[in-house]
Amino acid sequence: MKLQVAIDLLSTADALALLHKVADHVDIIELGTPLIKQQGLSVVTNVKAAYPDKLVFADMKTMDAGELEAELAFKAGADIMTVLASAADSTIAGAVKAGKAHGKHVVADMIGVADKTTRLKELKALGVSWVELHAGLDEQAQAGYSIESLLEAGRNADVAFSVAGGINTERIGAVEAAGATIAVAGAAIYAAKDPAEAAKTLRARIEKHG
Ligand SMILES: O=C(CO)[C@H](O)[C@H](O)COP(=O)(O)O
Repeated sequence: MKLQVAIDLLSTADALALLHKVADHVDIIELGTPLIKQQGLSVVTNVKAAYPDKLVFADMKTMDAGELEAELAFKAGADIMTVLASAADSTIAGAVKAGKAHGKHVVADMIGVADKTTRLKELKALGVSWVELHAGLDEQAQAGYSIESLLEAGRNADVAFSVAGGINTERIGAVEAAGATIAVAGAAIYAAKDPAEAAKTLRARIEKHG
């Protein structure tokens, strides 16, 4: 299983400072939606220039104009961009079309999708590279939040999937056991006292499980 760091900071300088500490321990660098909204797509270009050998993931959360927004992300240097799974099929198909044209990946973010089983089948047919089973920051803040419903959807999925939603050292083993190909960790790394140590520990948990 690969490790993806989600950077939900608000400046390119802070993102680069974090990456200086953690990049060696992660496979995929995600530039979060608030970061892209604050800095524009230049943050994608700057991070890709600094880390050309890493996969750079632009969390666009595109809801409309799929082909156009995917084009913008890929032209800025992204290797992977996200479209919302709840968008119209034509939006997702447009993003996938741009992904194919650029030889890059489009990921469908399942945030807020109630009927996960049905949508996962449809997304597979639409040709996304993988789906992200995701509980967003607001959902995580609700009392009684559990990652279990994401893992359950993953166990029953017939499509490659990543998981995002408060992954930390306690939860990452269960994410891997559910069959995820990528674990996405945001706050567990960027908000840690020692982000390098946090990323290293998450990586070690993955390697321990094989
Ligand atoms: O996309 C996001 C929020 O919409 C986050 O980047 C994602 O949830 C991962 O961060 P965390 O591990 O803190 O949940």
